[in-house]
Amino acid sequence: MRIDGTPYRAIWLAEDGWSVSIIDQTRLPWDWAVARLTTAEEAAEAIETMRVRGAPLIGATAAYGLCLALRIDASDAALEAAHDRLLATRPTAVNLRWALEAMRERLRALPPPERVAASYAQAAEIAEGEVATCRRIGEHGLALIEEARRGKSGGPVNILTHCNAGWLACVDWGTALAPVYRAFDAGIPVHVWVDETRPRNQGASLTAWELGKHGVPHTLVADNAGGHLMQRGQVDLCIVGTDRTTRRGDVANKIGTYLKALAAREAGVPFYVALPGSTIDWTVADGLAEIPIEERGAAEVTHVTGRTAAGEVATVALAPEGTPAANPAFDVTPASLVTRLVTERGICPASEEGLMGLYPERASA
Ligand SMILES: CSC[C@@H](O)[C@@H](O)C(=O)COP(=O)(O)O
Repeated sequence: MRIDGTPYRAIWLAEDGWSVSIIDQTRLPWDWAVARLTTAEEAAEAIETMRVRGAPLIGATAAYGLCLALRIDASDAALEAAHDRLLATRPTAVNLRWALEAMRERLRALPPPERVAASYAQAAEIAEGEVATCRRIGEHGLALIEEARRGKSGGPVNILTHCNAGWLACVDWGTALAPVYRAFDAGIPVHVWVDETRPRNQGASLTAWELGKHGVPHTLVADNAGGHLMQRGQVDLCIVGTDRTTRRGDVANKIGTYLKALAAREAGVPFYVALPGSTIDWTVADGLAEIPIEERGAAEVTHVTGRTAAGEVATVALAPEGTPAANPAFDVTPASLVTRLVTERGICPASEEGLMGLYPERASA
């Protein structure tokens, strides 16, 4: 997508043809910084520290991380070690495993001297594949925004989103935000309610930033405001992303998503979840019982980072020193609360039948 008119992606191969460029998302929205990854360890650290984050983007970053490992040592042992290190970086988003397994399977079958070139080709394929997938999610999701518009007597279509499921999270386009960009670019009046998304504030820092850079009208709200807005008819639809979707249609997404789905059900607001096929974990059925939920550090809850009036980026404490804090980073929204899933292959009910209808090859697998 565009930043002040210039097209960008969230990850790309550097001009040297081998190192990997990322937008350092821990510096946004205060600083614009492109970081260069030169080793698998740097790629792993970038994922762990959330310089890159968002389900499709961490899959693509891990894929390039394997390429960086193989440049140094293309043996079976090095491939396994890099695979395991990258896989251990974040537990919830299944795209990480999906990308790493796809890479490992193809590379293991090749003699070591052929692995480096093949790995770069495959990582590029994964990144390009996610871009094409997200573009198609946008096309399908656009129909839902058009439908919401037809149901209104006037004014913009008001869309509530949680966390950042835009192009920064997905190489390009985004999952939840792809339909929004499509609609905006097609001249449909849209307005996005952006949940701030405590504790790391991906909504305030990243979604507000990327929507602003593209020119999409939006308003930042405290996480607690969503129910109130839905109750008063100020939200026409919710659309969020997911880090892991079970074959029955349960979705794990950023903490707080479940509460929005509950409020949407009570208020009669459609609650859509947008996802690429790479986010479906066909090996799990019950999201609550089977999806591992990442527990992050307490400091993300007890402290907050922002820019001071003097222009410095600073981290300050919110709670009394020593306050114990828990930080589950994701929650599970059961399929029963999801109005529809929006995928690259079309829109379906959040159910096993719905997903099998779009991915019939999984039914026979
Ligand atoms: C980009 S699609 C869905 C998700 O990856 C997104 O909504 C999300 O929860 C990201 O979490 P994050 O912890 O910022 O990686």
